[in-house]
Amino acid sequence: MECPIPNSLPALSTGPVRILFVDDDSDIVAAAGLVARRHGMSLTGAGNPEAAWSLLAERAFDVILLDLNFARGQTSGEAGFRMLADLMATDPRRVVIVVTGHSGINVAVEAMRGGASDFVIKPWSNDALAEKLKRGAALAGARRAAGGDGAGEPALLLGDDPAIERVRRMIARIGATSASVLVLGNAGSGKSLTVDLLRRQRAGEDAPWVEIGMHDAITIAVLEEALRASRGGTLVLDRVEQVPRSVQPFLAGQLGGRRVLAMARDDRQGVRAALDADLLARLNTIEIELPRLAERGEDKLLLARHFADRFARRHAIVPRPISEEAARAILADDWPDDVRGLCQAIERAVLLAEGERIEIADLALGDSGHGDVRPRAAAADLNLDRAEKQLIEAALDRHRFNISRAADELGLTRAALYRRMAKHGL
Ligand SMILES: Nc1ncnc2c1ncn2[C@@H]1O[C@H](COP(=O)(O)OP(=O)(O)OP(=O)(O)O)[C@@H](O)[C@H]1O
Repeated sequence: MECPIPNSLPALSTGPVRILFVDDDSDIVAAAGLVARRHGMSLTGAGNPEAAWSLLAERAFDVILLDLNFARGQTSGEAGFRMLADLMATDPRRVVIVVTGHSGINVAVEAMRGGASDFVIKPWSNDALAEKLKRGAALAGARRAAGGDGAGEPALLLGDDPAIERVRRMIARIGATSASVLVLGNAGSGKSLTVDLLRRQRAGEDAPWVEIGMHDAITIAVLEEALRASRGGTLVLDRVEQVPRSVQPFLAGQLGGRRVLAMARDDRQGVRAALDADLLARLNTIEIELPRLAERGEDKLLLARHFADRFARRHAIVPRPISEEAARAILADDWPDDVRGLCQAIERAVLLAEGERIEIADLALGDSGHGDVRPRAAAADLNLDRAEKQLIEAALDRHRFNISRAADELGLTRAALYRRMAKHGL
């Protein structure tokens, strides 16, 4: 299961130039694809913004060709401008070339003001299009070189829910600053992804980045080490609601001289109850609260479709649409394991579905399917290394590969669990 590993997405490679063309007209996309191929570039089409975001979350593209209208008869360009604004807000280094009809010169100028690098007017001359794509790719290379490698890695906080929209705008606004941020939300709701996106806004920076998971046995010595290592850079405190009261005054007094990004698996009220006012004041210059997936309405389906596409590609399986009945069930479920739970359910469904669509039965909703898994062999086998592997396997199984929960049960940080999983080849 790949859902719990937010950093596992591919980095930009140095292969052929990759272009994403967002346009609902498949003939136009095919025509542009021919031009691109003739010039040694690869072009992928997306029929609408939703499909485009799904691709962008999964793969890196050098240039985005963006038509401004996505439905027959639409001419206002409104949907395209919204997508352009979101593209630039989520990564200001993107290279976007807008595509407009022949009367669209004013529209093109407006798009350039909105961050587009260039425009193409339909019908285009193939040579002019190829030239613009090559120039766009060169610009993308230059922006990546200036911004560091991380800038090109895809990772997106997807969703149309107004609360998620606000989080994206907040990340765009504060990402490059040194403000401390407290990210609140249910387990699996996207806190680590949010922190990762904040990090990408400062890609290329050479300052230290130190992450540490809090738990009730954390000692001042461990904190001192993390503080020393993060001086002049960023300190990420995961599960900050678990910092013991006894060390809170020490921590509050030592956080200066670095940016602090803290995550709490709790809501505002819970965090206020768990932390001293002094520590809280040091952490929450900016507070970002991720809503539960259960409260995100249609986003459940948007994310489900995204994960279905992602895992079909990752496992080289023909993509299957989600049946209407399954879609209704996805919308009705309250997803206690949040986005991670949905991601895992869809990956399982993609792997197990046998029909033409992903059906409700493939989702195994409300069925953990694992029961009580005990590390039976561990007691009999006194070899420490093997016992460790068995315990980790049992914890991963019990928590359906939810890394955070497995790590909690094992008394490890997520990073420590990942390291041990790698050691045992899990
Ligand atoms: N809005 C979103 N769009 C796309 N993917 C998402 C979104 N939110 C979460 N995910 C994905 O869901 C998974 C869980 O998210 P993440 O690890 O950020 O949760 P978390 O809140 O940090 O959980 P925990 O409290 O357990 O650490 C990750 O694979 C992440 O990439």
